[in-house]
Amino acid sequence: MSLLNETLAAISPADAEAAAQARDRQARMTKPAGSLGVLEDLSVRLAGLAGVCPPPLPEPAAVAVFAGDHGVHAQGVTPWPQEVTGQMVANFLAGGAVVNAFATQVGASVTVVDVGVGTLPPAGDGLLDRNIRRGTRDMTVEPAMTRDEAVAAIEVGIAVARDLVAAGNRALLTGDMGIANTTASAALVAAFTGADAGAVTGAGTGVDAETLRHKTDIVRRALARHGLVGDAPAAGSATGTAPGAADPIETLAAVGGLEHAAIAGFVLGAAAERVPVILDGVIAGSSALVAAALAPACLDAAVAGHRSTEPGHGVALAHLGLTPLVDLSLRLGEGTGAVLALPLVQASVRALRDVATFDSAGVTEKQ
Ligand SMILES: O=C(O)c1ccc[n+]([C@@H]2O[C@H](COP(=O)([O-])O)[C@@H](O)[C@H]2O)c1
Ligand SMILES: Cc1cc2nc[nH]c2cc1C
Repeated sequence: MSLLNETLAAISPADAEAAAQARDRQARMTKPAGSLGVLEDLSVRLAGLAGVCPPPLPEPAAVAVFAGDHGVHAQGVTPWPQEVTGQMVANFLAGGAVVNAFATQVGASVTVVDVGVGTLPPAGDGLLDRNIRRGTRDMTVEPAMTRDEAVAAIEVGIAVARDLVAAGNRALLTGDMGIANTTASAALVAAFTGADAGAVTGAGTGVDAETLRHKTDIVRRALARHGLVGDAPAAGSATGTAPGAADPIETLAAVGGLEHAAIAGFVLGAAAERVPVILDGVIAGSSALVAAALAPACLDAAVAGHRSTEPGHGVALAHLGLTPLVDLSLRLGEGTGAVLALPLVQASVRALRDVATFDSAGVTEKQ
């Protein structure tokens, strides 16, 4: 069996009994019921994922930054030159990027994976060279990847997740680097949710109003080129029918990026290992749509670290039914939003594990 099929077969839903035990313990802990809000629900989900209450503390934690380039860059969708992708890879390896600073703050490791970078300057030690091809093709002209390339990149993500868990990590965090990848993200979100290109295309690294109109048009053209235009959304709904969900890998190959494919695989790999995976911004959100279309139960392992300012990210999270933990108007990528959310995920488990119950502490319950 292929690594992808083996991984899909290993993914099963959360353990309802462990989740019920966590819910019951939350009600008996020395605090008013419900007073930890979203963190209570999170601890219940993590108990269900682990199949035991309390679940293991999500540490040590590892960020994997998947890097790739994009043929659609040729269409003028971003102000940044393509070679910045490879230059930032070198910066991650030298420890000089924001994700490195944030990861040091929370005690997470950073693994950098070249899954599709076009050109790399001489880079420091430690790069995982898993390059499938030197950037995708232009999605407005032809499919960005072949089906085989998309599957190979998914399997890179699965293998990285598996190896990080084998090395002892108990929380995985997604990171990405790829100039022009917010265009591919917007196309994936539209294809998998049925939302209009205008509702999911954003400024990315920062484009002016005219470039944003052009970028939106590029997304619309790519969707039309690949038969991925959904029906108009019903009144009151942001999304309509989602033509991309019928064949998720074909859709990913048509308009996605190599780092999107790898991140989808990383989410699947984490779910198969029953280890939580904290999602970063719109690149991770759009990749999680691919993973969820392949194996809906993988979402039991997924935690939305934050909500980025890209409009497509909110649409993706709503479709996935995930509540972001942090909302700080970030739009950097690299894994930065996921890393900032890590202490919250850890705190939710620590509370469930360590807080006394009314009974054990001799605290009187409410009347
Ligand atoms: O994480 C996000 O939501 C996010 C939002 C805007 C930009 N980015 C990052 O910026 C790069 C892509 O932006 P762009 O404008 O070139 O498409 C890529 O390296 C992403 O990591 C990331
Ligand atoms: C400098 C820079 C850093 C980044 N980190 C993630 N995406 C990025 C895009 C740019 C342009």
